[in-house]
Amino acid sequence: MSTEQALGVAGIAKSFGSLVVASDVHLSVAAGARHGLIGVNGAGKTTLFNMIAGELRPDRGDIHFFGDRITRDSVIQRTLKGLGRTYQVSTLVPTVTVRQNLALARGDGRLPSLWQPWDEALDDVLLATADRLGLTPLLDDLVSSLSHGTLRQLELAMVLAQEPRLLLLDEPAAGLSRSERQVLTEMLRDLPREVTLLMIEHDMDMVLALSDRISVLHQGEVFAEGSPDEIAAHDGVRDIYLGRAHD
Ligand SMILES: Nc1ncnc2c1ncn2[C@@H]1O[C@H](COP(=O)(O)OP(=O)(O)OP(=O)(O)O)[C@@H](O)[C@H]1O
Repeated sequence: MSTEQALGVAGIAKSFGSLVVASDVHLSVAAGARHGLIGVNGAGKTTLFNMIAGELRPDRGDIHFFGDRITRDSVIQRTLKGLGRTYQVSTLVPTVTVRQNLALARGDGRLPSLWQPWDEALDDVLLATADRLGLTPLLDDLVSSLSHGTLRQLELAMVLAQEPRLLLLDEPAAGLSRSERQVLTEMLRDLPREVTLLMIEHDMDMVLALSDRISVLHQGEVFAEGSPDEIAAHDGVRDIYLGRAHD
C-alpha cells in the first residue's frame, strides 16, 4: 500500500431534519487499501457513501479524491474521475443476458430502445473482467436465471469494467450463502491493488478477512479506527455491537 491518499473525508456533517446522521466524519483511505467501514444499523454508512459518490450533498465538510477536491462535483464527474460504487439493491436488467448487461457498462448509461438496439459486443476489458469474476461460461445466460451470488459477481464486473481507481462496495455479501460469500471474498481478494476498496459489510468475518484497515462509524463520527486485530479487540467497539455503548 502506498502513502498516497485515495479518499479524504474531512469534517463531513449531514442531518435529515432533526436526525443528525453525520456530525464530524473524518476518514482517510490510502491508495491500494482494502478499507472496511462498519457500524450498527442506521449508523450512517450508506449516507456517507451517498455523499462520497455525489448523490447526496453534505451540510458541511470536504471530500478529496486522489488530492482533487470533489465536494461539489456531480456523480458523473466523480465517475469519470474514477470513483465507482455498487448498491445494496441490484441495478441489473433481468430480462436480457449477462453479455448484454456487461455491454451496458461501457455505454452512456442509457438503456437500449427501438432506436438503439442492445449491444452484444464486449471489448477486451469487459471480457477480461467477466473472466476474472467467473462469468465467461454464463455470458449468454439470462440475468433472471442467475443465482444471487452470480448476480453480485456480475454487478462487480459491471463497475470494474469502468476501471475505477476507488470502488465503494455497499454490503457486497448481503443475502449470500456461506459458500457464495467465500467465492466473493476470494474474488475481492484477487482484485489488483490499482483498485482501492472501501467496503461496508455486516459480515464481520468477511470484513476482518479482507480489510487491512477498519473504521467504525458511531453517533455521527468515526468512533474507532485500526487494523482488523485492533478493531476485533477494541472494548468500545464490542460495546457498540452489544448495545452497551454510552453516549
Ligand atoms: N433520505 C433520507 N431521509 C431521511 N432519513 C434518512 C435518509 N437516508 C437515510 N436516512 C436515515 O439516516 C440514518 C442512517 O441511515 P443509513 O442508511 O446511512 O445507515 P446505515 O449505517 O447504512 O444502515 P444499515 O447498516 O442498516 O444499512 C437512518 O436512521 C435512516 O433512516
